[in-house]
Amino acid sequence: MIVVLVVNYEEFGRMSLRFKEVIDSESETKIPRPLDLGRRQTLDLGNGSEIVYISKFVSSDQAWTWFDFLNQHIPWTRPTIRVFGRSVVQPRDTCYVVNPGLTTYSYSGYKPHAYTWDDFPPLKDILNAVHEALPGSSFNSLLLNRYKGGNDYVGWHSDDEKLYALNQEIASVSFGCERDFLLKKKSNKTSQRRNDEEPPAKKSKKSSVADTHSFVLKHGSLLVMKGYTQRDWMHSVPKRLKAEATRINLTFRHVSRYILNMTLHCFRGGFLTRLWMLPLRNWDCP
Ligand SMILES: O=C(O)CCC(=O)C(=O)O
Ligand SMILES: [Fe+2]
Repeated sequence: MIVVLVVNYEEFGRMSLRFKEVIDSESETKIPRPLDLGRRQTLDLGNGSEIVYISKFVSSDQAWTWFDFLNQHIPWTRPTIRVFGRSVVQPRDTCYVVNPGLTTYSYSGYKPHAYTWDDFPPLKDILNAVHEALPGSSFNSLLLNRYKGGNDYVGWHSDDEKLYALNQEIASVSFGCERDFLLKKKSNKTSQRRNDEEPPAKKSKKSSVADTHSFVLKHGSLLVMKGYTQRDWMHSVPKRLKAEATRINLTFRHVSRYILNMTLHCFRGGFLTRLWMLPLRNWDCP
């Protein structure tokens, strides 16, 4: 039986948000551990963008087992990146995993080493659990982030690089210390580059309440950015000085087939190219 409730959802926000809470009581009994799809909240951002948040995606014990593995065995690096023409040390550790043969990911002048799923077998278990929780999804790459304390953060950005479809779904799994996850609607003039230079509060103008949302991402939770969230919204995990413990976050993504993306990269900018590529931009590959 599916029950739809509209609740005043204050836990996640500085402002009061209206959420639909969907409780699928059947899934609680039928789906085996580690999945717990009993509590799934959706936030409609409008214009085809949506956030889904599952606070207990995996049990706390399972989440700590994965946290310990990732903390110890991932070859974390803290690269130097280019932001607004300056070299800065990225304010968190990172690692990148992708299916062999797909377009290489790069951002802010940094091209991470591409590890494979076979390098870290427990990542396959997490990927399987995400696929089970999100029927129809087919993620083929993963960006890992480790925040070693409240000084580590990710600035305002959207994950709208050309190697992803415009309406790509991103699944974000969190382990360890709880941190705030903020969403802000893009203005027409908003820069779409990553901004790891400063905490968001210093750079951005005040947004209206309807144009900002905030979640507390719990240990073992899953947050999904759906539809046009990357095109129309930015997100960040700001500094929180009281958050002393380590947090690990995994964002599962879907890279579209490499030939299409290589072509897009080669001809980027040409009006005619954009025109004939238009129907292909949202082409989703298995
Ligand atoms: O740590 C998070 O929750 C978000 C990470 C993120 O947005 C990214 O790596 O693109
Ligand atoms: Fe992101």
